[in-house]
Amino acid sequence: MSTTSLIWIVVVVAALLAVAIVAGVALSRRRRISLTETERDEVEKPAKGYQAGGAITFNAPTAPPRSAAPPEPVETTAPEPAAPRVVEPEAAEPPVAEPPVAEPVEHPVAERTEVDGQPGVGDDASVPRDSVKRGFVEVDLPEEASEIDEIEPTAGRLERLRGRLSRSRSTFGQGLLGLLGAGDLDEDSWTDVEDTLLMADLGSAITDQVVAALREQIATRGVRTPDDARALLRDVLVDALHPEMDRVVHALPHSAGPHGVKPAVLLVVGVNGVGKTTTTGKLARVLVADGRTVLLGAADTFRAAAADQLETWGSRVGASTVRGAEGADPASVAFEAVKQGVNAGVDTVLIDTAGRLHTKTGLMDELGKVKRVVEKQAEVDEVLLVLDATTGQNGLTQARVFAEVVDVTGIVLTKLDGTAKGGIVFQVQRELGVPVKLVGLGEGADHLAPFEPQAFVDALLN
Ligand SMILES: Nc1nc2c(ncn2[C@@H]2O[C@H](COP(=O)(O)OP(=O)(O)OP(=O)(O)O)[C@@H](O)[C@H]2O)c(=O)[nH]1
Repeated sequence: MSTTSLIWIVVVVAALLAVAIVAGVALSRRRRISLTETERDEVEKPAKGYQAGGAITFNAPTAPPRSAAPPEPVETTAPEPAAPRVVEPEAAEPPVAEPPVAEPVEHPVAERTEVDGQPGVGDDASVPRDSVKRGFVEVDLPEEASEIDEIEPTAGRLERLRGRLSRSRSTFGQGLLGLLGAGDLDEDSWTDVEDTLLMADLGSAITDQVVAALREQIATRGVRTPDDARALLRDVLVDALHPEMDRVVHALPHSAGPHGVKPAVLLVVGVNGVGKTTTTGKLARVLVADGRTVLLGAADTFRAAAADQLETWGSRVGASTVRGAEGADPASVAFEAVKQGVNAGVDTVLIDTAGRLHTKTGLMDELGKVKRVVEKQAEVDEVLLVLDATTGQNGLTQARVFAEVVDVTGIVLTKLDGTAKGGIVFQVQRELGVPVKLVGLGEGADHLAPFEPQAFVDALLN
């Protein structure tokens, strides 16, 4: 090749190179023109390091592409421990197109999807960007916030709660049926009948009365079959429970007079722990279930928790509660409750009182005052004495004291589900001459039943 040809080749190659360089520079300039001011700023801004937020997953080295199927549970798809720049606070400014980073949501610790070894910054820091997003976290709401309860119908409750008397049934009813159903009774058998009645807390007077009635009727009616024995025993026991007594709970409002309709007022009395507050709450439920409006008065001011307890019962059935400060005068709380009940036109005001009094004089003073003060505004229609059936003779002693202090109009016998001594029902009526109107058969909200002698005896014998 000649020298001239060589020179031409060099010149052409040099010219081509020059054209290529000029074209490359022009092209790169044109690309930059499409950038916005902000984008430019972004590009030109020096890297500031890691910032918590969506950008972290976007930049994660092992994050699957957006179109990929949702990852398996976090344990298996979590990214490798974060790259060093991830932990630099400002290295990864979120791209302009990304939505603003929301405040991290507070989730219960147990709900966190964190993986060991992952950075604990922000709630989503350890979760791959394409993980299925968590929805609302289910939490248990406090009881107060629950909706108003559905209340079991009151009719036929004693029959439905029959099983709750099972302990009384096995020792009392079944024992007696076994003895009487055996046919002709000798004196030893009659002694066993007596013992069974005494052990069931019928007391000696009622035991004597029942045994005498059984002896007499066996002689006149004759008992040949277990069914005869059952029928006889049923008649005698029902009779001993005085089915003629008035067991209506006087809880309906007084008819309109010159001052309009006045609510019925019920005082619930008894020593502490017998179940006064629980009974007041259960009674409110029964009334509300029967379509009545109820207002509760928390006059047990000795124990703040008692007022809280009553308020909870009230809120569960939609009844308001009037309460005072701890240690406030119970009479003033009772007065206020009745006043508000009258003003609001409710059907019934139920007042839970305190039984925490050491002397009879103190008890007399307090209950007397509560009653007097309430009577300035409305008649007291019922004084329900609550007695704990499991306390046996002790309950009877309490009953006597209360009966001296206030005119008890009805007895509520609680915790009959927890005793084999259902016979206390017989004794307490005899002692006070007032009927058992209601029985408590458990801690459940609907475990309060009207007392019906026939149904009670049937529950004991069947
Ligand atoms: N098994 C059973 N437990 C009951 C019954 N009635 C009430 N109780 C329980 O007896 C305990 C005492 O009940 P409360 O209603 O707090 O008694 P109280 O008389 O108001 O007591 P103080 O407020 O301390 O005066 C609670 O644990 C009740 O759940 C019942 O019929 N059966």
